[in-house]
Amino acid sequence: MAKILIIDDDEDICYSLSRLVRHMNHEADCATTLQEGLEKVKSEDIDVLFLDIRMPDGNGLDILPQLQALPDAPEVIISTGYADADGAELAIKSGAWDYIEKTASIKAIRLALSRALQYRKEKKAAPLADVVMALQHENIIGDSPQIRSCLDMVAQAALSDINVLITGETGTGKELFAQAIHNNSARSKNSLVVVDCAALPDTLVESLLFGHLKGSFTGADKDRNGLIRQADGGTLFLDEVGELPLSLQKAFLRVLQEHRFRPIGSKSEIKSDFRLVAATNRNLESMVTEGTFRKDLLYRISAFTLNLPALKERPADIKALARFHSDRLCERTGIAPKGFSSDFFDVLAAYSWPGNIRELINTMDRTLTAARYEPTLFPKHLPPQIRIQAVRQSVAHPHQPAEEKPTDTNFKIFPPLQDFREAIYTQAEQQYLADLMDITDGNIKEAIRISGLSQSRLYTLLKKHNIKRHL
Ligand SMILES: Nc1ncnc2c1ncn2[C@@H]1O[C@H](COP(=O)(O)OP(=O)(O)OP(=O)(O)O)[C@@H](O)[C@H]1O
Repeated sequence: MAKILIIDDDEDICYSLSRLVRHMNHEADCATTLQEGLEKVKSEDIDVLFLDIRMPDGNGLDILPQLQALPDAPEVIISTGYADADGAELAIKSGAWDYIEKTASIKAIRLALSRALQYRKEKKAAPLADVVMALQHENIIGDSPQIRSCLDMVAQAALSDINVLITGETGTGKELFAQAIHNNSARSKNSLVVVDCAALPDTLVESLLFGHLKGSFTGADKDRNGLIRQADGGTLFLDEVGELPLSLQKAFLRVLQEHRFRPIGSKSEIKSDFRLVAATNRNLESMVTEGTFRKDLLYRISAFTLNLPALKERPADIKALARFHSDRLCERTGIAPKGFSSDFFDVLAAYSWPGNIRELINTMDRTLTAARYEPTLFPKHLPPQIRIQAVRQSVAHPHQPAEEKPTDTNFKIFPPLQDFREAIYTQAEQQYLADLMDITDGNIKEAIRISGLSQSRLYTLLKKHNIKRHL
């Protein structure tokens, strides 16, 4: 018998889901706030959680990282009355098992629950936890729930021979994770062949991938094995797979299906037993819609997809990453490891890191150059644009134009009190009006009654803040 917790502020929903759960011979419990639900998950052995999104004390999706961080995290089924595609995507990316609407049929809810329970049972029986423990990932730094769940997936991928697609913004570690999948797989004794599809010269791309025989074209002065052949017995890593020329995608799809291909100039086919890992920072589905990436190839390469989070989505890892790369850079340049002032990490955490970990490494490099002879790193050693973003956040000055040129000294951008007060006031007013329209569902009469504003004043303010009546 499994234990199911329903976190929902609607008592009717709690009642009917509990009935359904008991009908399936499982134990059901309910919590009507996120806080109460979290306490129950921490103190009881919950197998599956039905989690509502709009709760009186917050958004259900926001507690997913906390749930994921628990030692024996339950499987989470998001149940919502306000389904939307972006919310569903976010829920799945944050580790939820499934996403269903409250209006779903009983059959659909039963099915989602049965599947989640079956998965949990198999997960407990499988040695995945041991594999994760034994995983060689000494270069992958981070202990956030997001990275732990990515390492779980690396372990799953390493145990099988399935094609893997790694997605994520630039600099999030796609190549590093591809390497980890290879190193932990049964193919680790053979090569990991890296192909940067963005750097393949148009004229040589086929020859580089498939190889050629001597004399098959001008300049082919000897037989040459292509990269696909070199990956025989190992892993072929296609980086930036979205850049693979459309003209070549069909031929590559065939190679993926058959694991056989014909080098240029050859009459016969040769075999290559490789495992494919591909990576991209582009949206391949949109490319399929635009006609620049083949749908059948996307299906083939994305049998198992690993989404790497952007660094700003896992701020808990910034400190460890900065320390790790700082120590590494110091070792490389032969200087003693640096200490850190406590506010150094606060400034790093306030920055948005559009270039992700690669940008963090470059930043540490620049910082170490600035502090070469000093034993401790302080925020003043950081590049100006990073300190400036932190200062902007701390003064909560939302109307400063984003593209304003960074200056070198923090006090230059510290606003006068009058400006600061006005900015906070405007922000509060805007938030109030947006919430007012939200709770009254755009009903002006009701909004006037609650706010105490006159009709014309309310309209003026809505216009000023560009708030629509129906949100
Ligand atoms: N979790 C991590 N721990 C430590 N270092 C990391 C981590 N993730 C990435 N890095 C480092 O960040 C740098 C960029 O990583 P990588 O090249 O794997 O990113 P990428 O996603 O493949 O980038 P791109 O899309 O631009 O090719 C590398 O030096 C890598 O070692």
